[in-house]
Amino acid sequence: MSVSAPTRTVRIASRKSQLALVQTYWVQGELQKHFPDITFEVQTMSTQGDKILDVALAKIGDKGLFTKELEVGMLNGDSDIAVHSLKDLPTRLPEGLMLGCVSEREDPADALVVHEKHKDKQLETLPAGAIIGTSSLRRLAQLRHHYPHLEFKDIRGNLNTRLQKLDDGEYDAIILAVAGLTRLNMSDRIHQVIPSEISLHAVGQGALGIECREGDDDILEIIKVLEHTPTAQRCYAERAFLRELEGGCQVPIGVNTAINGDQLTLTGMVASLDGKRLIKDTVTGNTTDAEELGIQLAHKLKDQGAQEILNEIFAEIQRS
Ligand SMILES: NCc1[nH]cc(CCC(=O)O)c1CC(=O)O
Repeated sequence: MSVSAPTRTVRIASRKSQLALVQTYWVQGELQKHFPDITFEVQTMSTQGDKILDVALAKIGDKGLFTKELEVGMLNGDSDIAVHSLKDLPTRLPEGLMLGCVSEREDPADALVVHEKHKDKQLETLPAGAIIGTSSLRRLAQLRHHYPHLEFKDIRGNLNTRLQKLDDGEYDAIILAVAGLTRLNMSDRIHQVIPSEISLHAVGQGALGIECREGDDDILEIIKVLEHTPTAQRCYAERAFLRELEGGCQVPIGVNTAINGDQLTLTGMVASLDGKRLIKDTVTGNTTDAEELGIQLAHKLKDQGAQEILNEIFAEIQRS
């Protein structure tokens, strides 16, 4: 007589947006392939960031706007893991939770998506006064720095909503992450991949982060099968840089990372909102010292005036 082991269930929490679901179902599918005897169950929920759509993101701050509800679920024991776009996951996590896995990154660059009437244009050749939709201060500050002839207007909503607003003529062009468009099979909308010399991407952009409870060792062992070491090393360096600057995802801080053999190169920048001041520098070191490199770069930028820029921005956001 065969006795079948009781089936184990791992509950995966996810936001309900189309992008979040595509990412979560990918994680579910991959884990299922590795562990056919475990049941992986997806639980969806709305986060504060999904509900507040009429306020500029910069004003509500970043204290886990897209992650809090998922984290409460794990702490309550309602779910076991949560799948996030890593760039939406704050660099300091609530007590009792940890970043358990970083999976392979898509292209972390930003993309220009244009209205049909500008299909022969690039950022450089868009007419003066063209309205660019973005809710990211990082994209705004860097593009203002390089293209002072452009105007910027906040845009919110999920990817489809944003593309619809563009097509309806509310904007001449919008900036989106290459990764999001690619994952939703909409890479045909990418008109120009913005080079890193023009716009450094957000910390963690293009990677998925799987969060779990600290000390949940069997869960950690399960999710670690999806870890991609080079992506994890790059993202740990990027996150340490952001953490050391005390910046959330809603400040004009951008990065770029590359790995060559055992060397990791991290470039980072802090810019003022008007784009007039932009401080940028690079550090290189061993991949095994990823977090120290992030901290080192943060101090390098602070020595060049980054803290003053950030303080001004925090004050400005508070006032507006
Ligand atoms: N803040 C929203 C968000 N979070 C993750 C992505 C895209 C996918 C990614 O960067 O991993 C986006 C949309 C965007 O920036 O265009």
